[in-house]
Amino acid sequence: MKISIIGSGYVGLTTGACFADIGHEVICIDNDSNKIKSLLAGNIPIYEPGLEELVQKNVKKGTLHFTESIEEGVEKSLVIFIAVPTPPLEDGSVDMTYIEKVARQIAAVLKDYRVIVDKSTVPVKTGEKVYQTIKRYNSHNSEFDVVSNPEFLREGVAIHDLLYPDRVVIGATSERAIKIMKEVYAPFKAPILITDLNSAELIKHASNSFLALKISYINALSRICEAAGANVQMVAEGMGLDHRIGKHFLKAGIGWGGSCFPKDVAAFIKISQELGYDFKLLKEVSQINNDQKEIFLRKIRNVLWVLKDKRIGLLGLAFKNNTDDVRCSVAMDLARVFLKEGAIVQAYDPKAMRKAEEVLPSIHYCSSALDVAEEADCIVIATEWEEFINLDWKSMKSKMISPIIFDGRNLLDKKKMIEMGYHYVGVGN
Ligand SMILES: NC(=O)c1ccc[n+]([C@@H]2O[C@H](COP(=O)([O-])OP(=O)(O)OC[C@H]3O[C@@H](n4cnc5c(N)ncnc54)[C@H](O)[C@@H]3O)[C@@H](O)[C@H]2O)c1
Ligand SMILES: O=c1ccn([C@@H]2O[C@H](COP(=O)(O)OP(=O)(O)O[C@H]3O[C@H](CO)[C@@H](O)[C@H](O)[C@H]3O)[C@@H](O)[C@H]2O)c(=O)[nH]1
Repeated sequence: MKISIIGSGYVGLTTGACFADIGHEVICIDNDSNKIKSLLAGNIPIYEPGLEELVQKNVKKGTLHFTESIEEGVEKSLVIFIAVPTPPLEDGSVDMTYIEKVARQIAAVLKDYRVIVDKSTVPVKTGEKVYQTIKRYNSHNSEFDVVSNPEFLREGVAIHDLLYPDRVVIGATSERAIKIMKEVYAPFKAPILITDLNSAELIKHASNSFLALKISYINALSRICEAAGANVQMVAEGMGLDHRIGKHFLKAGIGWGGSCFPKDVAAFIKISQELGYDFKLLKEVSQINNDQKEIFLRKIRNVLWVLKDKRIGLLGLAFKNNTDDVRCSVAMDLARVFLKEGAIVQAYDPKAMRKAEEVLPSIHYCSSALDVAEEADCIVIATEWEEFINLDWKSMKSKMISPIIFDGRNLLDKKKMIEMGYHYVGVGN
């Protein structure tokens, strides 16, 4: 199948590489000429495990192409995916200007039947608006269908999630478009759920909000565990063994961040409000998340007292492990607070330092995790990188002024750290 993807960011590029790998002919399009130049030169602008190899392999095979031209993409492919940003506006609602612009751009060059597939995360009823927009600006009066096909990949494990999805959701009413979409996804052998457009769009916001809710639930429980002298990790394990609950997304910590949950939960609250429902439950989910970070900061201030002139060793900057993405990273938020209060922040992240430096140049970026401990008044673990577990914590301790650890991800074994002589503060344990 010939497929074009408009937007070659996280979703567009990873999806394009996977589609190409399973045998489709793919054109990835972006209006950022530097991004396209860099991709054409073989440089991948994001860190995602396995992506570089997959892109190189399929470019070499001749099934993955890059261009700036939407016209070329629309002309050459039957299926046109939209994977452009849907960032939040100040009031939490979604900035739809990227999607609307792409709809007009497609309309302007549409000459033959095409399936236009929205993969970006969008408010319910967007597909209807995309359809109306393309119809209005399509001077050739060509036939087309609009489909919603939300994406559920997680950064850090995107290739796996794309190649082995739990489900593929296709929101469409046209039999012609459904048949084509089934062909696109046939090689994946994943369960395909066909719905109407609106339901497919809702599935995405409902899923992300539910996952965020699950994390906020365990984070709220972490506070009860602390008050009761219980251990949230054990409580989560005990809950997760029940298949109806499941063990995933029950890791207590400093709260959820990233380019999706914060904006999607805020958007879903707004979308519900516009549809006449006050989604108080989700407002609380969001509030718990904000509080979680504040409570963690309070623990740090309780021990260190004044942060001014303290040297804080920060382990992790990415919003989660196995990515270089720092968008809405709680780790970055913590760094901002430390800097604002006059602390010296010396940080290390295995992959995210280049991107972090673009936004927070006043951090001292260390070349190794060990360097973070140098003369430090404390260490803060803010991202769940596995390599932090196996650091030489004895050597780390010998470099620190005072051996205090604030483990915002419950990565380390509290008992072992205390035995080693650390003052250990985790979350809910
Ligand atoms: N990042 C994720 O993990 C993830 C997962 C599932 C869904 N989503 C959703 O997918 C969408 C894209 O997210 P992302 O993280 O890939 O964003 P991104 O910012 O990484 O990539 C978007 C790309 O679109 C390009 N673009 C913008 N306007 C364009 C235009 N008119 N023509 C061509 N290219 C254009 C940008 O230059 C950018 O490269 C969002 O709606 C997001 O919510 C993201
Ligand atoms: O038990 C957990 C699991 C995650 N997190 C945090 O939650 C955030 C999001 O993590 P994750 O969901 O793994 O990463 P994303 O790449 O943001 O993926 C989410 O957002 C994507 C964009 O919409 C969706 O496609 C995915 O299905 C959805 O999981 C991160 O800050 C994690 O540290 C926790 O605190 N505890």
